[in-house]
Amino acid sequence: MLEVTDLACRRGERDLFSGLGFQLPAQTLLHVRGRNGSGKTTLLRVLCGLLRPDAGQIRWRGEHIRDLAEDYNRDLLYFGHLNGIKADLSGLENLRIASTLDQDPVDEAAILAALARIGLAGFEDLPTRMLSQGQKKRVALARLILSKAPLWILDEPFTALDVDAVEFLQQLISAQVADGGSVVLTTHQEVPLTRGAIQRLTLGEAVDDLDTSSAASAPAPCAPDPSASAH
Ligand SMILES: Nc1ncnc2c1ncn2[C@@H]1O[C@H](COP(=O)(O)OP(=O)(O)OP(=O)(O)O)[C@@H](O)[C@H]1O
Repeated sequence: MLEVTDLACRRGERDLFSGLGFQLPAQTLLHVRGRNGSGKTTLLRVLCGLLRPDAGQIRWRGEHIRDLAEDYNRDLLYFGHLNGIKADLSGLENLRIASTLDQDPVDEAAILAALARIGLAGFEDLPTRMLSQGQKKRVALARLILSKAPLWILDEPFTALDVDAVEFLQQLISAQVADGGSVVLTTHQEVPLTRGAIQRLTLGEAVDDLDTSSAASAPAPCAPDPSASAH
C-alpha cells in the first residue's frame, strides 16, 4: 500500500498541488491526469523520492519512504520521460545494467526473451542510438517484463509506441495490477484492466477530482482522502 498524506509541492512561483492525499492498495492503478504543466511529472518524481515535497508524507507499507531508502527503491520501478537508456549501449547491455541497478539481476536468457517479446529480436546487440524512437522505448519497456517490483510509477509510457506496442503495454500493466501490484501512471490513454481497481486523480482541478472506479471483478477501491485537493 502506498499512502500519501497532505502532500504539497511548489515549483518556481506556482503551487502545483497541496493537501493531496490518497491510498493506493495492491491490485490498484492510479491514473494521474491533467493539462501540460499541471504537475504530473512532478508528482511522480515526488512519489519516487527523487524530489522532496514542500509538505506531506509518503508511506510505503506503513513506513516513510525516506526511512526505507534503498528498500523502497527495490520495491519500485520508475519509468521516466527520458527512459534511462544509454545511447552507446545495446538493448542487451542497457537491460543488464538496469536489472543490476534495480537490485534484481536477471540472466542473459531472460533479457533476450524479454527483448524478443517486445519485438526486438535481431536488434539486441545494436547500440540503441541506431534504433528508432519507438524501438528505444521498447528497450526501456522490456524492463517491465523483467521487473518483480510491486510498485510501478510510469510517466507517459505510451508515447512514441505503435498500436501493437500500446496494446502490449496495456497488457503488461493490466497483468501487474491483476498479479497484486500497484501502478501510478500518467497517460492521455485509457488502460483497461482485467482485474483490479482504477483510481483517477486530475491535477489542476477542484476538490472533487479524486474519484475511483473499478474494473470487472475488482476489489472495493480504498476511499480517497476527503481532504485531497489539487490546484
Ligand atoms: N526544475 C524546475 N524548476 C522550476 N519549475 C519547474 C521545474 N520543473 C518543472 N517545473 C514547472 O513545474 C510545472 C509542472 O511541471 P511538470 O513537468 O510536473 O508538469 P506535467 O503535468 O508533467 O506536464 P506535461 O504534461 O507537459 O508533461 C511546470 O510549470 C514547470 O514549468
